[in-house]
Amino acid sequence: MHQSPYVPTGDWRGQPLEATQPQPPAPLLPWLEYSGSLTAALKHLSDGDFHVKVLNQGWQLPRAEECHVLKLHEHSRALVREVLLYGRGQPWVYARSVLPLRSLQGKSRNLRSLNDQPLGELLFSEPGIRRSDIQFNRLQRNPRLQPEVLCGEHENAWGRRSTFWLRDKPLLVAETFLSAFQPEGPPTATVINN
Ligand SMILES: C=C(O[C@@H]1C=C(C(=O)O)C=C[C@H]1O)C(=O)O
Repeated sequence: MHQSPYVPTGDWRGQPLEATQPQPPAPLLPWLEYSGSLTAALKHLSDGDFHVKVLNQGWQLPRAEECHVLKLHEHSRALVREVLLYGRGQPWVYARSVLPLRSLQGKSRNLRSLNDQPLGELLFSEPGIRRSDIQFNRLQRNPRLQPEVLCGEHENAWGRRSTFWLRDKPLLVAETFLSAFQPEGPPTATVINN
């Protein structure tokens, strides 16, 4: 059974992030609050040396809290996608996306077979895409994981999540910034080439 590398430590909280204690590292603040495509920003930061590693993708029961946010019945199945986003050969972001079956119909069926194409490339190419306010959390390394997995990673990491609305259907996307991600400046987007 796949084990998520990071799990939330508390409730997801909205802005202002500046009001939370403890504060995230200052360089991470603009990245946590960034409303554009993280894929585009990471591609820019890495000068294109960017790739997605799919850790796990399959139909499963989301966590109860995820069902609540997505307004899913507790026994609803969704396509759960967990990836690492690599920049310059380093794991910069762990992302967990929960894609309800009802959100993957019709023109959105292509989201079922993303493989190593970044989810953001599809979402941000959709003219009608909408994004909810961003929420924040501290995530901890999954205590059930073997120590050698994600070795060298901090015990705790900062994450964000939001709901994307594609054709009026919800997709929940959470991103956790890993210890190898040490940005020197704020996110700057690159136009995504499809
Ligand atoms: C939503 C985006 O897509 C990114 C790519 C993901 C994937 O390929 O699974 C997941 C989360 C994001 O970091 C984005 O680029 O902002």
